[in-house]
Amino acid sequence: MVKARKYVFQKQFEGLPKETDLKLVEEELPPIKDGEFLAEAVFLSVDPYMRAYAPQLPLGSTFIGSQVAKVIESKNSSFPVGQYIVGNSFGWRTHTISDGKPTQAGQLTAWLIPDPEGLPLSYSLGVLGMPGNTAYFGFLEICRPKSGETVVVTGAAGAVGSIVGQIAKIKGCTVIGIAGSEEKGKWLVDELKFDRFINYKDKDFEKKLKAATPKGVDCYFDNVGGEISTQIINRMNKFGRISVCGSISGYNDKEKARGMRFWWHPVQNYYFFTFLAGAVQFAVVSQQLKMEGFIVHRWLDRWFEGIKQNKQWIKEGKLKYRESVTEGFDNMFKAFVDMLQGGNTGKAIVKV
Ligand SMILES: NC(=O)C1=CN([C@@H]2O[C@H](COP(=O)(O)OP(=O)(O)OC[C@H]3O[C@@H](n4cnc5c(N)ncnc54)[C@H](OP(=O)(O)O)[C@@H]3O)[C@@H](O)[C@H]2O)C=CC1
Ligand SMILES: C/C=C/C(C)=O
Repeated sequence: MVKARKYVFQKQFEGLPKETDLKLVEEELPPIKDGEFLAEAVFLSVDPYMRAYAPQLPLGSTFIGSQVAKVIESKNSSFPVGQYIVGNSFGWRTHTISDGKPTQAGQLTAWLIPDPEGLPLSYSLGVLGMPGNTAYFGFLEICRPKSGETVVVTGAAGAVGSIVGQIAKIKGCTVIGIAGSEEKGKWLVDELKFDRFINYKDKDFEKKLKAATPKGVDCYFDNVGGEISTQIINRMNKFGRISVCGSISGYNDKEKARGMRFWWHPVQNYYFFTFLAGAVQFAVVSQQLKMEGFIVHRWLDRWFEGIKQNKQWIKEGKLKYRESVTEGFDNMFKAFVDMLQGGNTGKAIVKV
């Protein structure tokens, strides 16, 4: 008998998640049946979507998440013993029995990790997995960047943002990264070769944004939403494109923001006070912007194209990648909350 440990969702989050909202429990797993396999977690991912989607998660269920796992027993020839897999919907648990079939909604539950070619297996939860594909498809397909354009990315030192900025550099753009500490900014500029960095916590953010974008902004990859995004969208050039990826600045809010704020909008050296049009809408209309939200699974049919290209760029030295690794399954919650508060640079990972 194998004993699995798992985190059960006990109490709906209010504001920043509390440790008592989840409960770490042990369960005995039954023997596997024909068509099934048993996998043991090696690396687990902590991601912002876990906070964003928690309100839709039934209490009593295993907390959501992906992992890299090793197949340790198998009665399914597609998942042989010894293979490493991505357990896409396994959740926060040490051992999982699966049949590997897609969910009713068509989502893949598990897949074999393509040859990592010497790269760490944990990359399958980051640059060679969901966040890497979020950057690859969400930026290229929605922003459609052109060489010479100015790109702004928020959440720039995180799993998705750090890749978006580097892809924008590969495409010949000028890149301004926005993140929450000077140390992160140094990494973005010195190592990832972003052109400029602005700390969104800086009281002079608006002034610095203006100085950093003398030609305006053509593409904005939005990971954070809120006031910072409003300011960036109001710097955009005619026919600019906004890829709305996430809005982490609001995920822990107890009350969701509603309504519009007033904003001064610069148009050809004039300022209009946008009493009626609202903060973002006026910029979208007057600059004829395209703003599109997406969920990365839209590109499930091209999933391995993104992984292959990102791997290629890493091998060519064009894409640098970093992880913030927390040791121990017992520290899952700590790693999760730490990531929500900006403790990670690059991808936040837990090593069992
Ligand atoms: N649409 C889709 O399919 C997908 C969307 N996403 C979204 O992409 C975004 C980035 O995800 P991911 O790269 O995995 O996470 P990150 O690795 O970027 O980690 C989260 C980061 O968010 C930043 N942050 C926290 N609070 C705030 C705040 N109030 N304002 C601005 N930044 C904040 C922190 O960095 P800092 O120190 O800079 O504050 C923290 O490190 C999220 O919004 C996520 O929901 C992710 C995957 C798929
Ligand atoms: C698939 C991930 C979605 C968000 C909002 O993070």
